[in-house]
Amino acid sequence: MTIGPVDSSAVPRFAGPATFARLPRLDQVARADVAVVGVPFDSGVSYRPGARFAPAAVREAARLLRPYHPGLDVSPFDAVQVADAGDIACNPFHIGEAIETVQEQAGALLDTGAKLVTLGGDHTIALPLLRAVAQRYGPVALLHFDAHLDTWDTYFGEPYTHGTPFRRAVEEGLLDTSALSHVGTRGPLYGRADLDEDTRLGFGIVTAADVMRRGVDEVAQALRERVGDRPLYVSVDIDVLDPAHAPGTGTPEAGGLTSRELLEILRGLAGCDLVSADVVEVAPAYDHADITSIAASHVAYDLVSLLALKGKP
Ligand SMILES: N=C(N)NCCCC(=O)O
Ligand SMILES: [Zn+2]
Ligand SMILES: [Zn+2]
Repeated sequence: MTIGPVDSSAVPRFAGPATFARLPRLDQVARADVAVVGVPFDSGVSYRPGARFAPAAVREAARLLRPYHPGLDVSPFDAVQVADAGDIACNPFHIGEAIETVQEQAGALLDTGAKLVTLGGDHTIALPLLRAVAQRYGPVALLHFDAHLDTWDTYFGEPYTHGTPFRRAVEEGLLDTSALSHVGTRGPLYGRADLDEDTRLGFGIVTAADVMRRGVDEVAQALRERVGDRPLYVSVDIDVLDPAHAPGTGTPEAGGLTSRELLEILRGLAGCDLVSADVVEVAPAYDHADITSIAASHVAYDLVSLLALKGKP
């Protein structure tokens, strides 16, 4: 028996405090199979700040989510216990300490047996999340949805930023380098070497234009084949979406995916051994009419649903 969301036909969905999808808090349930956790941290950004306000904005946007997912034929909150684990409070003035805090607290949640869907925060937080995941599952396959590579070496000489988490993750042996792919890559780079170094780290690339030319079904099939039966981590930088679909983000690039394309590719990952995921880089101050927070809330719902599918009776 799971404890589900507040019943929106009894208590209107705009009433009461916001948890993700109106789910119970983690302290209201004995344990959770899937924990949605916020990381309000944005001290690693290279351009517009503000992702620290994303967990609250995405929870607000998530009030309208409903309990049955027709695309995946699953009622995620019935299939498994899903709960909102609140926010990981980390030091906004010390990136190194914040990274340690995220690793420790995400690790503590994983140790309860929960899978995580983390609401960022900027992309810096993917590194400590991957550390925590790899400690428990070994090196994982990674599907990284993003306009950017995020495999740069340093910014201003600093190794821990939102543009560098996946290079650090490869260096630290957290990733299975036979099963890595960026999806939605586009936009100007610093130089050709960015791509060469990224290839050397082991990444494949499905560009935003590839998604348009090949279509979502073929792309999802190729990703499923690349991942195989390895434990999989999915990291979604909301700037993978075109700025028309996600204006509220820190480093927007033209020519991105539609939210429909992203959601369909994610649904195409059903059957993969997803072990945890994140949705990062929502910057609510640059949003309009909650477009970006709504997209992020649906992405998170799909990720929760993919995790719940495995526990479906
Ligand atoms: N949005 C993320 N995660 N990274 C973008 C870094 C691109 C740059 O500042 O050049
Ligand atoms: Zn990005
Ligand atoms: Zn990113």
